Amino acid sequence: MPKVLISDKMDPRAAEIFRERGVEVDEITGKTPEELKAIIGEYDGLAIRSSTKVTKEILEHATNLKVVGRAGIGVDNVDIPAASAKGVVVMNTPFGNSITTAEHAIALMFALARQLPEADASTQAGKWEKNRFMGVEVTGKTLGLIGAGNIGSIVADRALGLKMKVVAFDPFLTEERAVELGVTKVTLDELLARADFITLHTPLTDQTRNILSAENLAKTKKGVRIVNCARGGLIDEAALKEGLDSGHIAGAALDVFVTEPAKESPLFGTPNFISTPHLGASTTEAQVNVAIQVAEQMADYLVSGGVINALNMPSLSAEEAPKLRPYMGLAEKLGSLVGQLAHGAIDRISIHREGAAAELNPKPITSAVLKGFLGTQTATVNMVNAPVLARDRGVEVREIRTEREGDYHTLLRVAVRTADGERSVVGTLFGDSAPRLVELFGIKVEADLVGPMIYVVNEDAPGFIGRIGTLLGEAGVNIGTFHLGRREAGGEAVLLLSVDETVDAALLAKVKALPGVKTAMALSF
Ligand SMILES: NC(=O)c1ccc[n+]([C@@H]2O[C@H](COP(=O)([O-])OP(=O)(O)OC[C@H]3O[C@@H](n4cnc5c(N)ncnc54)[C@H](O)[C@@H]3O)[C@@H](O)[C@H]2O)c1
Ligand SMILES: O=C(O)[C@H](O)COP(=O)(O)O
Repeated sequence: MPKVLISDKMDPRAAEIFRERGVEVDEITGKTPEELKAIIGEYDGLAIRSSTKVTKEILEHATNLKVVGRAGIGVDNVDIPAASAKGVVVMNTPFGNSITTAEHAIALMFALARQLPEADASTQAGKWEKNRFMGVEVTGKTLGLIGAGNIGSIVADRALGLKMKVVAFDPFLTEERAVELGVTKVTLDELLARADFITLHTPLTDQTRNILSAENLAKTKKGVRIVNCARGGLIDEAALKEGLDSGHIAGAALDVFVTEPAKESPLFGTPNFISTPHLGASTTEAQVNVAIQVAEQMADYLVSGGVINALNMPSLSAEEAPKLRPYMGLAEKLGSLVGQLAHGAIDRISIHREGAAAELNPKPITSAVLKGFLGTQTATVNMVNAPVLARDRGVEVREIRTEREGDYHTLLRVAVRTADGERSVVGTLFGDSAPRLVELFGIKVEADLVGPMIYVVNEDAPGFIGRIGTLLGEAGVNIGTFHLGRREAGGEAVLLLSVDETVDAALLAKVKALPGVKTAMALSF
């Protein structure tokens, strides 16, 4: 039974779903990295929010880990390249807390507009300072949206409902989408110059880090109010403090900080500064949503191989998984075969799906081919890192589909381009489940690709089968299956033999020395 650790505070529905789906679950929150390292080896899955840092070091101790599930959106607390290198799938729940976070941004915008926290503190201190707190209306004001993805779009919708004008800066926002959202797409400089309120909704990347730098804050309209419910690091906190102190910035509300937990900050105590402790996603509704989603996704993966919302692997629904699994087995074998047989540098690999296979989700099949292919070159390849490794090695990957059926109702053809030209291997599924090779470098040959095998190319001439059978028999090597194919009578022939044990170099040399043999190689699957 797979076992999952929930290491951050999560709604109890997560643990219930894991148990309902046949996954054992421990909930141990608040562990230090050292304590987590000591126990992580026991688990197949790790369910987290933003507190647990899944570092390379933690992953090195995670000997059984298959999946990290983030109940939420941001995965900057997970070392995804290190997880990919270890074959650990990283998934998040991209929509479960979007509405809640958008609402928090709007709440902070109103809190700034009417100085709610300071007015509350003053009133509860018995001061009744009615004349001190003069607010501004949001109606008719311009909201500058930096990042118009899931959360940004919801914020825009709510702001339009409040009769604000919305301008958006997002390099990936199309004009059509902007029109659909009812926002005006602008450059960052235009946004800075026009916005009365600015709200940030981007991930933290090299491009967005310090997007509100000292220089950009200086370009904002005097009296601007700024909200950040996305990620610490998007705003230069020191420059923000200066802007508040000088009065250029009329107010700022941060839910997220460069360093979290933010137990101290030069911003604390600054007039017109509001902070919340990373509460963007903290509503009952959002936490139930993300807990249910993460547990369902992780259980699907651990129990039936379904992959949804993975950041380092193609998606594969739990319904698709049983249908695709035999194809992935076939794909991996064909990738491995071509990797073992093709000589020299390979700069392109084409994966053709023909007949019934053309209808399938191509990404898992491609990953499986690449896993098989690269597995002949490195031991560290897996379904997760195979496409990245292929790209790093300069291998172009092509996916081609042909609906038309040929001799077989379903086929996968894997072709590689080498200095000697293109060479391909072809396989099908017998009875929709049993992988079978049906063509090798243009020669029809039907074979199961299993265990240790010997591949021989020879001149088609009488007596050869007897000679190789005798040679292997005398060496005590038992032949499991025997598959023959040839281009034409008397031409080049291919022999694929499965044997009960791996053939050593000395015996292979004897096979190569048999009359008519052009090539002999040991293969393994
Ligand atoms: N405070 C919280 O508790 C909380 C809760 C949920 C999400 N978040 C954070 O909110 C952020 C947004 O989440 P989302 O679900 O909307 O993500 P999303 O991926 O749907 O949207 C992000 C948007 O940012 C845009 N973007 C990327 N680079 C940009 C750049 N250089 N300049 C401008 N725009 C750029 C993208 O095109 C995209 O439209 C994430 O950082 C997420 O981690 C915080
Ligand atoms: O990216 C997110 O989903 C938010 O930052 C929420 O983080 P949390 O789950 O720790 O509240």
